[in-house]
Amino acid sequence: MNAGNGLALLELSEFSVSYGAVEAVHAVDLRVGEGEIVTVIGPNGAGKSTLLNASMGLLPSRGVLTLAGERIDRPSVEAMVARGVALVPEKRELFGEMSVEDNLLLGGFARWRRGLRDQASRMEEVFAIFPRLKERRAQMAATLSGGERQMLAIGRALMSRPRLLMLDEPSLGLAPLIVREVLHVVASLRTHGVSVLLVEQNARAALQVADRAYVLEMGAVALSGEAEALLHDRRIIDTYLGLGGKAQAA
Ligand SMILES: Nc1ncnc2c1ncn2[C@@H]1O[C@H](COP(=O)(O)OP(=O)(O)OP(=O)(O)O)[C@@H](O)[C@H]1O
Repeated sequence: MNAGNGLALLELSEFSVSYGAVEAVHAVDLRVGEGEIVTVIGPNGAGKSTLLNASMGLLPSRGVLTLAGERIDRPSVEAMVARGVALVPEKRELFGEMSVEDNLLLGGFARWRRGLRDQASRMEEVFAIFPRLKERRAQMAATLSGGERQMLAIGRALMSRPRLLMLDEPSLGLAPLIVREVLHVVASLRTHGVSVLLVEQNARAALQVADRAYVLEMGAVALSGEAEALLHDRRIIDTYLGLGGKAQAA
């Protein structure tokens, strides 16, 4: 397990996000180390998506965001993409009437504009990570299964060769076996030099693949630590992992 003691890739300090007068994320301190899989779990409305979207520069934030030691003032999507960060949003946002291959090519477009014209070889690397996508390369995205669509959404984000991948609820709407398959691949991304910040309501599945975890409740970090330790923490078991666990029903 990677304890994340190495170089911090992403570091949030006193990071807060508001919608008008309502503060949805409150003074969060969080770090993702090089090669780490870090998950943020918590109940509905805890602020997980808000935290992720603001970290990607999609929402204005307060506090300090540092990427590989560089402080980013007023994080913007352009600044984050340029520094190798990619986000897979909760809604996946694929182009249903386009093939798997064309969806992937669109994911590499930003790199292509920067003159990095190695799309074909990158696509082969993505196919090596998700062989199922290679089999279906000519199929329309709309006709893929839920799990395959999630793989395509992740594959598309990987086309830009990110060093940090942010994922918003990749398990949403997927059967348990498929969730395990998708998250297993997510965990393997560290061997491809990709660190992961994973937002999940499926606490058990997320804790099983992550190195470390943060529990977000009402916009603030209620608990954090090694994922393995949290899996055995009485508070986590009672609230998130028990049969009647609040977040487990989702
Ligand atoms: N565009 C918005 N305008 C105003 N309030 C918002 C907006 N988006 C989210 N919120 C509020 O911010 C809080 C955090 O929402 P967020 O979606 O980040 O939570 P979450 O932990 O991701 O929940 P879920 O797991 O249900 O997606 C909630 O109270 C939500 O109602």
